[in-house]
Amino acid sequence: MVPRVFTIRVPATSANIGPGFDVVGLSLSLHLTLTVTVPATSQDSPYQPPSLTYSGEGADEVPLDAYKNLTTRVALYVLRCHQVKYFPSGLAIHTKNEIPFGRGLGSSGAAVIAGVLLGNELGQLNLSTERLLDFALMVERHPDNVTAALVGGFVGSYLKELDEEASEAASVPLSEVLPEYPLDAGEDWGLNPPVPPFGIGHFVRFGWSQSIKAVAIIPRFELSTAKARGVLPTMYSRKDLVFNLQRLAVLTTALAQSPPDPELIYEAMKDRVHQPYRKALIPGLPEVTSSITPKTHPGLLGICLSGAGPTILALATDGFEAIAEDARTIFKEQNIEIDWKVLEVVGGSMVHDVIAETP
Ligand SMILES: Nc1ncnc2c1ncn2[C@@H]1O[C@H](COP(=O)(O)OP(=O)(O)OP(=O)(O)O)[C@@H](O)[C@H]1O
Ligand SMILES: N[C@@H](CCO)C(=O)O
Repeated sequence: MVPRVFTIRVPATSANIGPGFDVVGLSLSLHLTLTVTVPATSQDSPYQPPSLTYSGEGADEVPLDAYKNLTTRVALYVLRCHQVKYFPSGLAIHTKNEIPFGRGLGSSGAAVIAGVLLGNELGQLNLSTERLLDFALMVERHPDNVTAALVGGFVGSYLKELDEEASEAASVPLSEVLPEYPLDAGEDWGLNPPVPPFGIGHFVRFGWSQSIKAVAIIPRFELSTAKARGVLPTMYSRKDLVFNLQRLAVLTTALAQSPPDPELIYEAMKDRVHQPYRKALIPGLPEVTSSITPKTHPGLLGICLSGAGPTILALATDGFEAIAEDARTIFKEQNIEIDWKVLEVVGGSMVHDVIAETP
């Protein structure tokens, strides 16, 4: 086999943007980057298991066993759905991560997309964007983060209603979709995982005004998406649903207009479906979103919870420091420290071959 070195680069994402719970996502300029080395091997040499190294965000907690790590487990799932049972011998992956874990900036979505792209490259599967998304959606069941991480930009997506057989395939527990152990553990399901139905997710990319930047105000504590989803109700009033639908319809076009209209966008980024229920998990959230406004902070367009939180996302054309420092003061009253970054909206995931320089 010919040796190959390639990189996979996946952006962070902010989901929901206020009213678009589980619907819209935005790709942002923090990245998860894998450098993958597939060595040349001869058929006679003994099988060498994968080796993983990792630096950056999450380095103290991420598993470096390829059968436990989220990215490599997803890659193995994709490979096994295509009858490729093993990672290639001697596979080496270095991950460099800028996306903080459990903060509402799509770290798990990025890890899943990196895994799907890794499986696609290692198996030389040549899957379409739509098919890559099907695999990602078998693992992360809401489409907002993974779609934006894959295709980039400001993206809206929905999950297709599946027929009975396909819904059954798409509702298999994650532990079964993602094999955790190598082949010799004797687990049959690990060899024949459920193949995703075709066309689970569909998306469209909205316009984005280039003057708009994203200020990510990142509290120094983790909140798992599972916990932040656990506090949400299962039923909503018609009034609250209409409130969100009206705002989302306006927001998807308002963020593409030049110049952007702060009054229109500030109101259009309000939400009644998830933020009110998550405030108990994020002390200071209602104060930050209600007291930082376009009137008090010129340049601000709108402010919301990023994904499942605890990060706050402020969209703005100017005045970034004042927005972030005033949010810091409010969080400090709750004994919460923050970091903040001004981020750009970026393109989607990329795979690049690294061509060795000739001496
Ligand atoms: N690069 C990575 N490699 C392996 N596992 C990861 C990686 N990034 C994230 N994870 C896993 O995902 C978990 C965080 O996922 P979670 O869905 O709770 O938050 P998030 O994706 O950062 O936020 P949100 O979904 O709200 O944007 C981490 O604790 C870790 O287990
Ligand atoms: N839409 C999801 C995004 C987090 O992954 C949520 O808010 O729970």
